[in-house]
Amino acid sequence: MIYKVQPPADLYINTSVQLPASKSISNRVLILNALSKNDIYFIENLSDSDDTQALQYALQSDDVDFDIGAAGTSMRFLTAYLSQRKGNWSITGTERMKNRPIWILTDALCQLGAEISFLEKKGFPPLYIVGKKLRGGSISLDGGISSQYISALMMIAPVLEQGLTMQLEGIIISRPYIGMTIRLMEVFGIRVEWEENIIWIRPQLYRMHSSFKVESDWSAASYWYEIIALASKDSLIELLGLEENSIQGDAQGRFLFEKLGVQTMFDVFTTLGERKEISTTLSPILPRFTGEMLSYNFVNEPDLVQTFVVSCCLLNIPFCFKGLQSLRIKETDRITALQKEMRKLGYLIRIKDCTGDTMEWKGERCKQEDNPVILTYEDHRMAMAFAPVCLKLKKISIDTPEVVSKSYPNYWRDLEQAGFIITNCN
Ligand SMILES: O=C(O)C1=C[C@@H](OP(=O)(O)O)[C@@H](O)[C@H](O)C1
Ligand SMILES: C=C(OP(=O)(O)O)C(=O)O
Repeated sequence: MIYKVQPPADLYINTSVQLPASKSISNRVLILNALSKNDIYFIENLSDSDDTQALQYALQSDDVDFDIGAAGTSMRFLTAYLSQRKGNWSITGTERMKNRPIWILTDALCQLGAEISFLEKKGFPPLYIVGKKLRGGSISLDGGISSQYISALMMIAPVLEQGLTMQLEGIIISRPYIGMTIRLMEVFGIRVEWEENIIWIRPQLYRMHSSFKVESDWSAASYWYEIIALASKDSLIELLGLEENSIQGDAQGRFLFEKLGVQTMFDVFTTLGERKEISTTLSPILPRFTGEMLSYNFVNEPDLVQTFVVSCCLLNIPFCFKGLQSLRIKETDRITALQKEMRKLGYLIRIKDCTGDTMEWKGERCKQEDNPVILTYEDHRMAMAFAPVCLKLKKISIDTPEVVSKSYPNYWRDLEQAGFIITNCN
């Protein structure tokens, strides 16, 4: 399927969006809830994303063989969870999932007493797991490949016989996601200690919690920030359910968006029944970034890179973005995908040779394709970051638009409600 996306008349947007719930928070709460052996737990506003649904199904079903689809976080969290749960289990996923490394996690789990084997390629899913009570103990782990391994281990740590002491080697990427895991474990009554590169978790009992409300997703919000940055200057977007003091690292994106001419205002109001609603209003501000080159290190917010690369090019803001080392092993190799698709739009982005984890755009242009069709490479964030391009190019075609269901199933519906015209070209 291909969607042709066209902007609203006059590029003017005035809309209110009920954002999807955070899939990172939802996935953690599902695992923490399962570890609390809590059947009647009520999770309000659980994410309706494919990734969360796949995890929820796996945790609730009587099956022993699971297909987790394209959900990286769910794959890693479930691997750790099933390792300590009695039974014989297998987990597989999409072809891409079979090429996303997991050996750092499985090696660590095996050192803690787990029994895991690779059913196809060594170091990658699918996995076969003989689940049992795990010993726990002390391990060291590379902190520079994916924080998801660290979060997965942390969540099972309290139920290990000896608890867990984890020494993180090298640079620690995606740190706010480790912080999010700690904050949510605290909600479930667990104390975690983290000093410099060492994390300690004693054996402890997860405490049942009667209810929990999931915040809206700050990564999903970034596409609406991009829309305000590219739309006409009197536009206004209200986003519902975002926390100002969020446990999501991607909430930091709003400060960088100020440089791209977007201001954020928070308001809390109460609706019928005294339910608290949080409203975040985005509006354009001047001046934008006026320096020579916008520099930023995305090591803590890897999921925002596509949004900012596309926004900066279309706003003609040269940039140097660092800290992109994890992007090559996400839903697709996001560095290559961005470079290829931006080239179709006439933007030449350079990858710094020595490390391959820095993207730079110095304003270099090439000929734009006449009717560019943006490929999404099974990556929801490619589709969502490129759709707003139509605000500058009058229209854009997005291949396989249904990928958005990985984190934001209602993205196209919400764009239509905001006045975008979406035509299915098949
Ligand atoms: O723990 C999480 O919920 C996530 C951690 C990040 O992955 P890495 O730690 O692999 O960068 C992020 O990209 C992903 O979307 C969600
Ligand atoms: C990287 C992502 O997800 P995951 O690693 O959980 O597949 C993402 O949502 O951008």
